[in-house]
Amino acid sequence: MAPMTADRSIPGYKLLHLLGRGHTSLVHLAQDARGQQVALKIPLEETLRAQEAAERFGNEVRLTLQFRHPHVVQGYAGTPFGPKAFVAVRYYPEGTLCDLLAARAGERLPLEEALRLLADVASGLTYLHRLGAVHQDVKTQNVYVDGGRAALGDLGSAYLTAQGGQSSGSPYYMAPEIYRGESSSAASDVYSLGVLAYELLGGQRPHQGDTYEDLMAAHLTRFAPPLLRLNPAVPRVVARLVELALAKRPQDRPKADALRRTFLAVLGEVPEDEGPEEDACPGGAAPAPRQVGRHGQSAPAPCSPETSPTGEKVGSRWNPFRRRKSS
Ligand SMILES: Nc1ncnc2c1ncn2[C@@H]1O[C@H](COP(=O)(O)OP(=O)(O)OP(=O)(O)O)[C@@H](O)[C@H]1O
Repeated sequence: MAPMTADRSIPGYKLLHLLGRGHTSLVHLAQDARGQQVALKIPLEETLRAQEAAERFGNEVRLTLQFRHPHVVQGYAGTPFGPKAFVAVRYYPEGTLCDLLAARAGERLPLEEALRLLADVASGLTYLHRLGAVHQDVKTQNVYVDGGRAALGDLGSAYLTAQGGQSSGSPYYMAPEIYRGESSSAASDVYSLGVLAYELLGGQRPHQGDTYEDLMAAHLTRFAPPLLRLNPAVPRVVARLVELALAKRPQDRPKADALRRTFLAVLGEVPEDEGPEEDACPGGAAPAPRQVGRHGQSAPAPCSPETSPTGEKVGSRWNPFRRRKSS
């Protein structure tokens, strides 16, 4: 007799093979009705059963379909809630920036390649901030790469500031104010971008630690070694801005757009204006959501192995409020 498990197929999609498994979902390479390959993210059954996790998935689907930018992973179609919940997004055969770094086995990326990837991530983040969104989980595992270009993905923790959201982050990348249990903001995303930039340019993260507590102490009280000491080839203006992005106080950090402009300038490009908020958001309203519902028109990386004494993976997402409640 067939086992009594729910049918998790998604009408209109042919599942090809498993790309990856996150904490909350399975990601398959799939073919849509037009024969296009997509990454199809399907929540785990336990995700659908837990209200908070199901809401988080629904939030990810809605925001993924709402945003459209060359450096934010594009959503094609999705269903936010229910047994057939899914989101279909652009498939990245090269995987994540975390995979790319792992494949280079500890070698730093060539400077120009690193700056290009960083300019792309900063550009995607600038777009989100202009729309009033906070990403909350900028890290190598959530940046997808393709031919030397990058796009920011995984909007599971993202929220629109006008609607409010719960602060969270990943311990290696999390801003001091999040560790203190304060609200996240565009400035806390900039801090995470600063960690990512430091990691790519310097070859190591600004703060090390095997436990959540070690990392918290480091992010709250210590200053990273000067980036130029790790890599003297980094242009001074970049090193200075990345260090400013790691400022302990949110108000001392530059905007994501300042980082974008600086990365592009040192690549020898005249940075185009990404435009004021109204341009990013035609008519002053949020961009029209793409089809939510049945299929529309048209896969934990190995970089975070450490575990805290509580058994929590320090590389995984962290919600300081939930932690305080349970401890
Ligand atoms: N667009 C994509 N293209 C290629 N591979 C992908 C894509 N999206 C996800 N994957 C693969 O699937 C894995 C799991 O995806 P993801 O991290 O988004 O799942 P998740 O359930 O949201 O994880 P978590 O809840 O831990 O953030 C990724 O690490 C990656 O290997």
